[in-house]
Amino acid sequence: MAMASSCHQVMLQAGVATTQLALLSSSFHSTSSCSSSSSASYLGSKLCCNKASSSLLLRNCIRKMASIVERETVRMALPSKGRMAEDTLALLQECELSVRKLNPRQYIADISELKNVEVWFQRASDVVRKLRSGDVDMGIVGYDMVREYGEDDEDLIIIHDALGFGECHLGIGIPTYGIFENISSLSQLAAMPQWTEDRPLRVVTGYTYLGEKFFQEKGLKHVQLSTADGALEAAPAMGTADAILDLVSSGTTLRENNLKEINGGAVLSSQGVFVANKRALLERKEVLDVAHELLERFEAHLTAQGQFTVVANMRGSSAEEVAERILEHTDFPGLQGPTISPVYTTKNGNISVDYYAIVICVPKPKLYHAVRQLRKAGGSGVLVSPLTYIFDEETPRYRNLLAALKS
Ligand SMILES: Nc1ncnc2c1ncn2[C@@H]1O[C@H](COP(=O)(O)OP(=O)(O)OP(=O)(O)O)[C@@H](O)[C@H]1O
Ligand SMILES: O=P(O)(O)OC[C@H]1O[C@H](OP(=O)(O)OP(=O)(O)O)[C@H](O)[C@@H]1O
Ligand SMILES: [Mg+2]
Repeated sequence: MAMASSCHQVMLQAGVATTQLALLSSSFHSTSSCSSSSSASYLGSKLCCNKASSSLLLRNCIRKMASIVERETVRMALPSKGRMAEDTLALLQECELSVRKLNPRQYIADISELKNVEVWFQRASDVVRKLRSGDVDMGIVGYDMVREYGEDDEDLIIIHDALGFGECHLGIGIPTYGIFENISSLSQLAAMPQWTEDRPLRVVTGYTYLGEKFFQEKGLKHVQLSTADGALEAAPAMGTADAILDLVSSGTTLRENNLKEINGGAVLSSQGVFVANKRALLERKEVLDVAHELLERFEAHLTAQGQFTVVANMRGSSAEEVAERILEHTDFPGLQGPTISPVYTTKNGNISVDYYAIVICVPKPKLYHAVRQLRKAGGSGVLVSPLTYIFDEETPRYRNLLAALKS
């Protein structure tokens, strides 16, 4: 604590900017000249430290200080490449937020609808690292990345956990042939006599943090993890690993490389999530305000995406009588209840009301079922159109966020 507050003071006095902090952090590793002062201090452009203070403590200190550096803009990090990049931009676009990048090689952009927001494009792993350090306030990234590079950091807070793209899971894959031919579960894999201290089960993965935790929790003793950046599915056939721990979506890559999943071998389900730095949300109102607006836009779009607006004319004697039929004989009452309005027709020069138009929302997979129920309940002429947004009074996710910030 003492370390953190003295760091804080020194950093503020020196007016160190976030990027400088990052430089400081790296220069700390290379500097050999250390003073005997009792706390880390910033003198001129040199970082000096007590020999006793561990580099880890100082790095943590610098990391935590980053968010305290005054910054007027709200920073959002988005994946710069890979399959998440396009989907993330598409989601923002669908929420009427277009990210303006002057050219494809630029890593900063803006969103004209959100004046105080800076968008920074980063590799997925760096999105998480920079969220942890406080260099960015919020971001969109796969949940797998949050868990792997977030290392259970309490400063990371997930605001929306299901953005509806990048759906996959992290799971173990083993060969379909040889000694694994009859192995179909994690317990069978663990019980194989082949794995010893001298000859452990060799698993190649890009997820060493999650992998280690998983095998430890499952009580597998003789496991050795190694890493590679991609095309992990080749490793068992090459003989460089016995198994892999990687993302699976359609299962095609596993299949095409003669690998299979096993029962109990799924480590984590993942999809795109909206995540933020908890301290930034707590300490800077503008960060919470932007997070709230983005959450509302995401929720409104994602909720609406799964639904159709259905308008139907119903024969009836009064709005109440039509309402009763809808509520009793269909499974689709609308958001709070059906919206019902009279349809005015002219008969022999007189205006009369024999029909009522109802408006309801129907989940997409249930559309035909709804049409049949409406017809049965006296509906004629059913119009179906896509729903663009559903803005609820207050999203439960925002209530959850506020509760999490208090805890
Ligand atoms: N097969 C997949 N199906 C669906 N989502 C996936 C799949 N593979 C990865 N993802 C998601 O997309 C994210 C980015 O993966 P991708 O392979 O595109 O980039 P990356 O591997 O992080 O980047 P790089 O190739 O630079 O290392 C992953 O963290 C995961 O959330
Ligand atoms: O189950 P599937 O639908 O086949 O998807 C799974 C594959 O997708 C990812 O690789 P990616 O395409 O990102 O290539 P990479 O190895 O270069 O990361 C992942 O690492 C798997 O290899
Ligand atoms: Mg990849």
